[in-house]
Amino acid sequence: MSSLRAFSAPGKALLAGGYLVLDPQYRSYVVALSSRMHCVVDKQSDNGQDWFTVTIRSAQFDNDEWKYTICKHSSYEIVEVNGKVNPFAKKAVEVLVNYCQPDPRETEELLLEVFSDPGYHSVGESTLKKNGHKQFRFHSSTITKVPKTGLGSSAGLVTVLTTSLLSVFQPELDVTSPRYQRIIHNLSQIAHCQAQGKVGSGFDVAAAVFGSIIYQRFDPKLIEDLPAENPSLYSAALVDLVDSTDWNFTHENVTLPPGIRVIMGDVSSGSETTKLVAKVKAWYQQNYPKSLDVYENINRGNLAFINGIEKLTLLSSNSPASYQETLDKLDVGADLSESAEIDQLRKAVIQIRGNLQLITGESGADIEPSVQTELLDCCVELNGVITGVVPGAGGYDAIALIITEKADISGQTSGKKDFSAVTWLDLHQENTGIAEESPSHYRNLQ
Ligand SMILES: Nc1ncnc2c1ncn2[C@@H]1O[C@H](COP(=O)(O)OP(=O)(O)O)[C@@H](O)[C@H]1O
Ligand SMILES: C[C@@](O)(CCOP(=O)(O)OP(=O)(O)O)CC(=O)O
Repeated sequence: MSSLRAFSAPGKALLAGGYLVLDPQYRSYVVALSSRMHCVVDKQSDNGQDWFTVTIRSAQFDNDEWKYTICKHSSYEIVEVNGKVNPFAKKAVEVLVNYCQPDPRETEELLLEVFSDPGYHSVGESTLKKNGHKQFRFHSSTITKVPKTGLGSSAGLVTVLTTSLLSVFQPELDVTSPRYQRIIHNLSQIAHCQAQGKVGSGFDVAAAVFGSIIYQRFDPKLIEDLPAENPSLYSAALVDLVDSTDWNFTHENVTLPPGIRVIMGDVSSGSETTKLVAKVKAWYQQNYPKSLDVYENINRGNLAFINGIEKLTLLSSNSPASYQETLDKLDVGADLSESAEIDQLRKAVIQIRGNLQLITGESGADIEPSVQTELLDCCVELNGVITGVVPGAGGYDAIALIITEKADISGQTSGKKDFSAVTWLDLHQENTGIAEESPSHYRNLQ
C-alpha cells in the first residue's frame, strides 16, 4: 500500500544581522525566498523484520541516495547501508525517530524523494526537467560537488525531511497549525544544529518553517545540554525540549513593502560560513572591547534598516500617492535624498557595510571582499535599486539587492563588463514557510 504526502520549505536571505544574530541579544531580518526544497514521502509495506529502512533519494544530484536501517535495542541505531554520508539527512532521521519512538517491527519502509528548486545551485551544465507544475535542474555530480548559491539548502532539507517523517508518525500533522510549526521548528533546529556542528544561529531553519521573519535566536545551551552521549536519557530529554520547553526566541512575520522585491545575483563561488564565523569570533575576542563598539554600530544600522522597511510599509498605506512617487523616482534613478525612508535605508546599509568592511580588513574573514564591494557599488547605481548587501555571512555567496517591482536589472546589466561575473537568480521574496504540496506535482518530470 502506498500513501503519499509532500511538503516544501523556502530558502532564505539574511538581509540584516549577519554574525550578530549568533548572539541572542541581536535582532535580524530574514526574507524567505521562492526557491524551495521539496520532499515527497511514500510509505511502502512493512518488511516484517525488527528494523525498518528510510531511503532518502535526491535524483537531481547524480541519483544520490542514502538508505538508513533503523533498529532499536536499548536505543535507536541508524546505519547507512552503503556507508554514504549526508550528516543533515542522517540527523533529521535520528532526531525524528528519537522523538516519535516508533516500534521498528510495526513501521513500514519509507521512501523520501527530495527535490530542490533551481536557485539553490549554480546552473553549470545541468539539465532542466519539468512537468506542468514544477521544474528542477538535474546535475551530473553528487550533491557535495555542485556549487551552492547560499540559500540554505541544508536547513530546507532538514525541515522538509523532518516534516515528511513526522507526517508518517503523526498523520494528523497540519503545517498551518502553530503547534505543529513549533514542533517542526524545534526538531529541525536540533537536527540541523547537531549536523552542522553547532555553529549556526538557526535563522535559516526558522525561515524555512515560519517564512520571512524578524529573528532573534534561542539560547544555544538548549541544544548543547541534550544528553547526546547518554542514549537512555536522550529520547526523553528530546521530547521535553521539543514539547515542553520555552525556547524564548523571536520569529515575527514580516513582509517587504508593496512594489518592492529582492533579487539575488550568483557569483558562482560560494563561501564556507563556518570558517568565516570562526575568524570573526577570533577577531571579536582579540579586539574586545573595540569589537563590541563595531558590533553596536552594526546593530544600530540593522535596527535602522528594519525600521526603514517598516516606515516604507507605513508610507505605502498612509500616503499611497507619495509612496508611488518614491517608487517612480527610484525607477528612473532620480535623486531621493528628500525621501526620509529611502535615505534611512541607504544610510543604514552604508553603516552596516562600512563596519563589515572594517571587520573584513582586520579579521581576514572575507565578509565583503573588494570584488563584492565593487559589484555592490555598481549595482546601487542602477535604476530601481534601493540598496544592496552581501547577505548572511557574506563572502562570495550570492549578493542581494532590494529593488522596485519594475526594475529591469537583467536588461541594465547584460553585456556590461562590471556585471560579467553575476548571474541573476530566477527567484523572489515570498513569505510562506513550510507548506504542504500535492505529491502528483512531482511526477513525470521531463
Ligand atoms: N537537494 C539535496 N539533497 C540532499 N542533500 C542535500 C540537498 N541540498 C543540501 N543537502 C545537504 O546539505 C549540505 C549542504 O549544506 P551547507 O553546506 O550547510 O549549505 P547551505 O548553506 O546551502 O545550507 C549538502 O552537502 C547535503 O548534505
Ligand atoms: C554568519 C551568520 O550569522 C549568518 C550566515 O548566513 P548565510 O546566509 O551565509 O548562511 P549559510 O547558508 O549557513 O552559509 C551565521 C548564522 O547566523 O548562522
